[in-house]
Amino acid sequence: MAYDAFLLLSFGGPEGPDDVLPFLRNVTRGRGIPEERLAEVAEHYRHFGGVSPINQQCRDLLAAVRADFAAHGVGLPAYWGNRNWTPMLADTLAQMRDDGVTSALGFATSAYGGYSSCRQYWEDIAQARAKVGARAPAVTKLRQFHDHPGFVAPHADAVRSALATLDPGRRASTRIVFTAHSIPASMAATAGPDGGRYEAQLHETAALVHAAAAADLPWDLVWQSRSGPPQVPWLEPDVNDHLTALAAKGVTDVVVSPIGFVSDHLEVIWDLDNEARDTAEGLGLGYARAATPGTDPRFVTMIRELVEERIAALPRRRLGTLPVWDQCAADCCPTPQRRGAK
Ligand SMILES: CC1=C(CCC(=O)O)c2cc3nc(cc4[nH]c(cc5[nH]c(cc1n2)c(C)c5CCC(=O)O)c(CCC(=O)O)c4C)C(CCC(=O)O)=C3C
Ligand SMILES: [Fe+2]
Repeated sequence: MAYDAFLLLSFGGPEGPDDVLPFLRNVTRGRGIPEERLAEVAEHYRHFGGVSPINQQCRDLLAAVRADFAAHGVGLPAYWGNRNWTPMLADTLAQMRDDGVTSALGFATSAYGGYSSCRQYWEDIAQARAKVGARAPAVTKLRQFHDHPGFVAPHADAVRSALATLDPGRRASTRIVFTAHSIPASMAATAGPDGGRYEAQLHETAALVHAAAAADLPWDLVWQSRSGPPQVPWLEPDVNDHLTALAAKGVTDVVVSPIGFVSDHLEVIWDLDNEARDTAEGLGLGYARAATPGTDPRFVTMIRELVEERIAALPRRRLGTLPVWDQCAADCCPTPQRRGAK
């Protein structure tokens, strides 16, 4: 298979106050998210002038990938398209078609499997191709990278740096708290060929980062940024509830490491740097939030390696033992039940 382009696939985010509600409507269309939750999340964006940092983070990553490709003789042009906000994927695919692209390799800014983090990107690709119509380029998504050394090492360094900001005299009562986006329990149960793979991969990443960064300290994997109506079960515990439980057990300090994410977007700078930090301060816990990979050169190199391993059928660099899973089987990671879908 010959590939003639690279495509960065991401979530998208608003870039001004007028974008916030239309963006949120795009994200939640047909997903049964209550209006109150939308209003609350709109407020989070308004704290930052209605601008999510995620699009700029994608521009920065794209620039770093282009420079790295050029330096290493990877001759693929690099494009970028989003699920929920401009540049929308269908517009990018139309541009690619006009530029003569026929078959691209896609890198999604999510390391894990499951519907929201993986299969939905395949659906986005199919829908965007249908919209573009004749001669729409084919897009093959690159593999999940939760255990790639280029993802694990930057997270591990970040945990070490965050730990260094806490009181070393209290290290014995310090704890590492890994977080990822909560998802509905039903989505978690059907993630991957035998279910539960989103949680299993996160558990593996947490264990790898922990072993590399702070093997002497206890750790937990918890969830953040829950959405959806309260009667629908999502993965628990929530990070804020967990901090409360830790404080009650005598933990004095926490490093919070958002291994579920690749950059410091709104879930990180609001849900962790504001909400979880406030919770920790209210409990008298020392708090340090570890950074995400962003444009760490090792992460950028990883993206090139994922491309090269596909093109040349090279061995896959990985630290974990869960099976590699390139594409969903017909019956895994199903689309959640849509409510009010148009
Ligand atoms: C697994 C997962 C990831 C990680 C994998 C990946 O990165 O893809 C992720 C990332 C992100 N989620 C983001 C934003 C939002 N997610 C929402 C809602 C939801 N997320 C879900 C899951 C995930 N989400 C789910 C199951 C829903 C319910 C609705 C649905 O089934 O789709 C909502 C609606 C409002 C609300 O929060 O209720 C918003 C605004 C942003 C952008 C941040 C920015 O702007 O900087 C990013 C990177
Ligand atoms: Fe989300």
